[in-house]
Amino acid sequence: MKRRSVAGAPAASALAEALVVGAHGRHVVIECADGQRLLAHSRGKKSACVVGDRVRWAPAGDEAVVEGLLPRRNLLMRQDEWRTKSFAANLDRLLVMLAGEPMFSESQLMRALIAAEDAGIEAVLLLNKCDLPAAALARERLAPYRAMGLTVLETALKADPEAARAQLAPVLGGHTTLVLGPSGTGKSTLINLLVPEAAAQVGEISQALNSGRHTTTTSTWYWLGEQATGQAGQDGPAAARGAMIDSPGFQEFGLMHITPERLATLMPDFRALLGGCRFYNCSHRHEPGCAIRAAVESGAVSAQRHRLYEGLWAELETGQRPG
Ligand SMILES: Nc1nc2c(ncn2[C@@H]2O[C@H](COP(=O)(O)OP(=O)(O)OP(=O)(O)O)[C@@H](O)[C@H]2O)c(=O)[nH]1
Ligand SMILES: [Zn+2]
Repeated sequence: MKRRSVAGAPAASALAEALVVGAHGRHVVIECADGQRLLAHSRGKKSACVVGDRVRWAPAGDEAVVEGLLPRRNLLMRQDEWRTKSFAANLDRLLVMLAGEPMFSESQLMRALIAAEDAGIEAVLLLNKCDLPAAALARERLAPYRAMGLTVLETALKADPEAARAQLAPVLGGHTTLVLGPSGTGKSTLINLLVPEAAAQVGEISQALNSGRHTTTTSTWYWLGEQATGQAGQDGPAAARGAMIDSPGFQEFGLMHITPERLATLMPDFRALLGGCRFYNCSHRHEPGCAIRAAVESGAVSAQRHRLYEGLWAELETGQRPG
């Protein structure tokens, strides 16, 4: 397969650091400190790099070879029966986009939040399409999430883009945010609003990866705001600018990497009650003297979340049993 550099050959020099802005199998697009983008390949058998990774690289003809992966702060992943997929690494935040139309799935939301909690990444919810009547029901369904301390932002990206921009720019600026959400919720609208030349940014990456597609098939890095000019703040251009990573995969969010016994520790409303059950190894499903089930009875914990928890438990338990 022919590989080529995106913006000219790298100068031969000592191993430099770069940021992974696109990845497809063993092919990655890296962005060097000066903004130059190169197609690189990793040496390992497995594709170890994901978007958001920082790597050390060496020139290899007019391409680059990834020689090493710098330690990750975190990694958000999902895992089904067959495979593990990584969304991105080194995230400051997960932004889950939801809407009333199409009505979001609470199961998908819960899975994303559990995975983020497991990876140690703060999650923020964004309810979009608030100009539509269905937003009222969506807002209601999000009450337990607000009650457990999550920030729920509200926008009408299409109907009132300027208000949305004013609200979101301070939240996203200076941070690396992974954006996840079901199709039709407004992810593209969000990216087009906040990312200058979004089409060009993604086009450059997919062209380099030779995918020839402009639809998102893997995670893609988008710089926010203006191109860094070198006089960025003392934390460096990335910190001054912030970035969004767009990832597919919200729809099939497997949690097979999490044991059922850990689920409750990754759900803030359940976690707050742990220790109150009669049995130290309570599964919070059928045991007498369960503090979480008592809270469901009294209405302090959402019955729907408890139902979804039971379903997830069964899924993770079965998934771990071969055959
Ligand atoms: N009423 C209303 N419609 C919106 C809003 N934001 C986006 N839309 C519309 O919703 C539809 C889906 O928006 P997209 O931005 O394409 O959604 P997406 O999440 O990227 O969807 P996929 O491309 O399928 O992944 C489009 O027709 C948008 O114009 C909003 O705030 N209010
Ligand atoms: Zn219990």
